[in-house]
Amino acid sequence: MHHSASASSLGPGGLDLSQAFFKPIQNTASPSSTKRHTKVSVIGVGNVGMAIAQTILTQDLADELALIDAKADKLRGEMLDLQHAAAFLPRTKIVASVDYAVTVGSDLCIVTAGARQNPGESRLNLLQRNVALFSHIIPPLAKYSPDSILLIVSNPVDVLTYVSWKMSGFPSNRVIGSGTNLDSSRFRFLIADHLDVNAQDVQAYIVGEHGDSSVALWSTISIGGVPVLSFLEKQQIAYEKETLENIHKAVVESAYEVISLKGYTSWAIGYSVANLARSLLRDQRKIHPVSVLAKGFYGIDGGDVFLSLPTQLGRGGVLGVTNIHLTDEEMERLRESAKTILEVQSQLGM
Ligand SMILES: NC(=O)C1=CN([C@@H]2O[C@H](COP(=O)(O)OP(=O)(O)OC[C@H]3O[C@@H](n4cnc5c(N)ncnc54)[C@H](O)[C@@H]3O)[C@@H](O)[C@H]2O)C=CC1
Ligand SMILES: CC(=O)C(=O)O
Repeated sequence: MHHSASASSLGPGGLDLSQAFFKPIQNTASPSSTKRHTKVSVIGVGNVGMAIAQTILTQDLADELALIDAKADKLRGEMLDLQHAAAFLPRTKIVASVDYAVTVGSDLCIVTAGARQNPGESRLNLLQRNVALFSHIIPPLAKYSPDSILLIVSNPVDVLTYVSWKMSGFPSNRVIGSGTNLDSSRFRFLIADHLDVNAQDVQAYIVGEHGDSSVALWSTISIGGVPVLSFLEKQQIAYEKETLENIHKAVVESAYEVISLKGYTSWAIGYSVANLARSLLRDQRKIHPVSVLAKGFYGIDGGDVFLSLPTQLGRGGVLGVTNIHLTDEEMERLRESAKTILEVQSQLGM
């Protein structure tokens, strides 16, 4: 059963009233020849899926938004609640169904369905539960939208991005995990807060696993174009390595803290994923730390592993991976992070 509301079906006896209100202008070009129709599907309408959906709507990123969940009532409720905001939002057709046919022809499929962490639980612990769900989610998405980009958000996101790549049969440039785009925002927030500057002026990357083994690239931090560590060194301003480690520790602890306080995280991941959706759908060619097939980059060669690297995103998905100069310690930590993910992945036998 598909749910959607259409004004044209509201006339007496199902009469199409649109013709009565508007006299069509003849000989105009068909809409398809003037503007591309952009369709986004969001799988899972829990805290995360809905934060993403509402950010995509407010930022006018899609012409059509399809929602999928296993719980039919919750799904219809969420669809209606969003549709009722139509008078305050850019025009977007919103549809919802438990049947994947509703996602047909999507440009971007965002997967947020699945179990989330209990307070204190690690992301990696969710693996078995969520892999089982993905076998019901990824094949139908690939079937109905064979040319789409898959953007995975459910945890553990790096391993589930690998699983989605395998299950979909898509080329790796069209399978992306939201990865450390969120961790990097938390990192930039903490640095900006520490120095009382705007987080948008802070460039700084967290790479590797979206989780406990993530890696802070201290050498990449710059503020308004000034590379911070080399600036401090040139000015002979002393800084404690421990201060840096504590900021990274705070990034890793961020999700645990929010989950222990409110039960889940939602707003920051909503903005993070909408930010990725914009770069992909609008061909922004922006660089984001996201989870991609990392084999062959930065000396990672132990197997097919997805983890976050600074990646250029555009309409074709992954356009390339930035070649940042890493210190020996950063390289070593990144390879350790890859090893952590591969060890978990090896339990899957796929
Ligand atoms: N990558 C990241 O940075 C982040 C990832 N997450 C992850 O996102 C996921 C979702 O988190 P929440 O939205 O808070 O959880 P939630 O429990 O609020 O929502 C999960 C939704 O998935 C649906 N679902 C379950 N099985 C399904 C299936 N087979 N098909 C379709 N829908 C199904 C449920 O009905 C529910 O509506 C979790 O795995 C969480 O760890 C959360 C925050 C950030
Ligand atoms: C839950 C999660 O992965 C996050 O907020 O980082």
